[in-house]
Amino acid sequence: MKFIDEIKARAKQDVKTIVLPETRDKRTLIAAAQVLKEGTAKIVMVGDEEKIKDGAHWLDVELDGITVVNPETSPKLDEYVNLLYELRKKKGMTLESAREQLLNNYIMFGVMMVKCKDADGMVAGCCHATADVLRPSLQILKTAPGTELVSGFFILDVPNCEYGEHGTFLFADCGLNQDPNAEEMAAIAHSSSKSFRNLVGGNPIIAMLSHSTKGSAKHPLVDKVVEATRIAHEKYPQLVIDGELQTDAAIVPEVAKSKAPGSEVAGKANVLVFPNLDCGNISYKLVQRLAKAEAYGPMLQGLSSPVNDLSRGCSAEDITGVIALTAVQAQLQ
Ligand SMILES: CC(C)(COP(=O)(O)OP(=O)(O)OC[C@H]1O[C@@H](n2cnc3c(N)ncnc32)[C@H](O)[C@@H]1OP(=O)(O)O)[C@@H](O)C(=O)NCCC(=O)NCCS
Ligand SMILES: CC(=O)OP(=O)(O)O
Repeated sequence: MKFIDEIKARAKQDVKTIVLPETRDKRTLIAAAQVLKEGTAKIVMVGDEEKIKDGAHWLDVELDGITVVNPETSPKLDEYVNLLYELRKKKGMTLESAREQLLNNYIMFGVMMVKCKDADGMVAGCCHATADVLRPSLQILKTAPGTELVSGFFILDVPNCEYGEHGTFLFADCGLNQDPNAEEMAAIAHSSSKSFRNLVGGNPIIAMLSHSTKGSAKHPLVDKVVEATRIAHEKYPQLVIDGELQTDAAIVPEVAKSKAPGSEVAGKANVLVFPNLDCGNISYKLVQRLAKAEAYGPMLQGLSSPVNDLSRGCSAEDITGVIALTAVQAQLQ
């Protein structure tokens, strides 16, 4: 079975409620209708019911069974305003600015729904930049206990690919931490191993990627990856992890034999940890577009409740997949 079909089957076993705040985007409406048909989640949409109905009519999609919450008429508005104010008053939030944000920023409203357990998770980002989705999520939901930092990953399902977990890979960080230090890179590897086990299901085999394999190049950029690998071994001895490795040494067995003989990771990696966000974001888009891989994310790991972002270049089908993945993350909470 395809990776995403397995996730959808899991999502159906214990149906969770996912809030979608970007109801002015037609891909959100199409994805919501598809989720209703597939039964992978209950959907709450933030917005104006009449406009959503008009959109559904115009797109010829069926949205019966969806709950619509309009911040202007929501009986929960005052509760959310007070809680948002309490959570952020030390950062300068006033009651007036909390109300103004909750009425005008549907992403913030969706995050507060998750915070108050009126939804199990949120998916947004098809028409907002990542920073606009992540900032309220990080500010309100915060890092989960026992996790060092929140990071962003993609699951890539590459067709006709013998590498990774039958062509499925986890790439991190592709969405959040722009220039992680060695300690942060090690923490990203740790979170990625948990996400891989939880969502893909096989044993995570983690490569810490670089432009160098085992000392083939010398540079402070390489030193960071070597140090991150050392920290990961020390702090998380249970991980199957190695670095620094180039991508070919990490995933191609024949190349691994010559570049990194004796490595338990080289040639077998299914989790790829990138040295910075340029590498992670550029790489996932290349694999998605050139290898025609299915790309789900950027999903968040290490956040206290499931919120996941999307690329503005996503399709309705991608949103449907991320909703199912979010529902499975919610089951695991
Ligand atoms: C996410 C992002 C917006 C946060 O940066 P920022 O706006 O400068 O915000 P700050 O550093 O002030 O952080 C905001 C809050 O998030 C928290 N935070 C930031 N990064 C975090 C992380 N990795 N893990 C946990 N919390 C984090 C901060 O502690 C802060 O909390 P506080 O306000 O309660 O003190 C920024 O890292 C970013 O733009 N990342 C890249 C996003 C992107 O464009 N990706 C490419 C496309 S996918
Ligand atoms: C993940 C990502 O790159 O998001 P966007 O394409 O919206 O910038």
